[in-house]
Amino acid sequence: MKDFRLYAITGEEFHKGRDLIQVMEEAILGGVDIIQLRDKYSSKKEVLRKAKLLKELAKKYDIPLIINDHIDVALAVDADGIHIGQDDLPLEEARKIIGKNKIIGISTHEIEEAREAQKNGADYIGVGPIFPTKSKVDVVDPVTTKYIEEVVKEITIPFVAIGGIKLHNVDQVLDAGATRICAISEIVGNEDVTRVCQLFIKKIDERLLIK
Ligand SMILES: Cc1ncc(COP(=O)(O)OP(=O)(O)O)c(N)n1
Ligand SMILES: Cc1nc(C(=O)O)sc1CCOP(=O)(O)O
Ligand SMILES: [Mg+2]
Repeated sequence: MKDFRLYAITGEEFHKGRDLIQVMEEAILGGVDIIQLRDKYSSKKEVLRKAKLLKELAKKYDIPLIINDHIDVALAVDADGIHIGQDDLPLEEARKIIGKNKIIGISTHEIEEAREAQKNGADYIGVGPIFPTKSKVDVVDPVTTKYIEEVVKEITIPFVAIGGIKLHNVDQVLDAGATRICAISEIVGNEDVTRVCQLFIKKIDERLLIK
């Protein structure tokens, strides 16, 4: 998969009264280079409707659209990939359904899960939650930046840090070795979505230059 720096996940509960597509477009204009549709509340029909609109948006800017959880929706809209969790469809089964040319990302919360994901052919892993987050119910305890350090040492596929990442704490995440950042609330819940993304990108790029 093409590399990325800033991954934005939808979270409509954080921008009530603002249009989903407009908010995500503002994020892309700020430098987001991969987007995910994550909707834990809507009907499948509604998720499909949003996925179609986001697919158009992603195509306009030539960036990948990932669908969280719903592999059927991903196939229906020809999304670029899916994101699955430890309790979702196993990676090997998901791969059989979605095919080898699509992206599969998988959440990991400990190094054994990261090893397993790499062995089973994940295209990227989510590494988190780094900090406490209110954006996910039944979330595991924060894994802290220690887990990033472990992943950096051992895992060779791309990883993205997620969970409670804000402008004020992203330096700790980058210091630990992350080069890709994922956020929901700090991006889509911001008054100036484009600006917060620009500031994230600036911080990521400063670190990449030093490396
Ligand atoms: C990039 C990224 N990382 C982690 C997750 C979380 O996925 P999952 O554990 O399946 O939890 P839900 O998002 O389904 O609540 C993600 N979506 N994206
Ligand atoms: C969806 C999700 N997955 C996580 C994981 O660790 O797997 S943390 C998380 C929520 C991220 O939202 P925010 O940026 O608002 O904290
Ligand atoms: Mg899931």
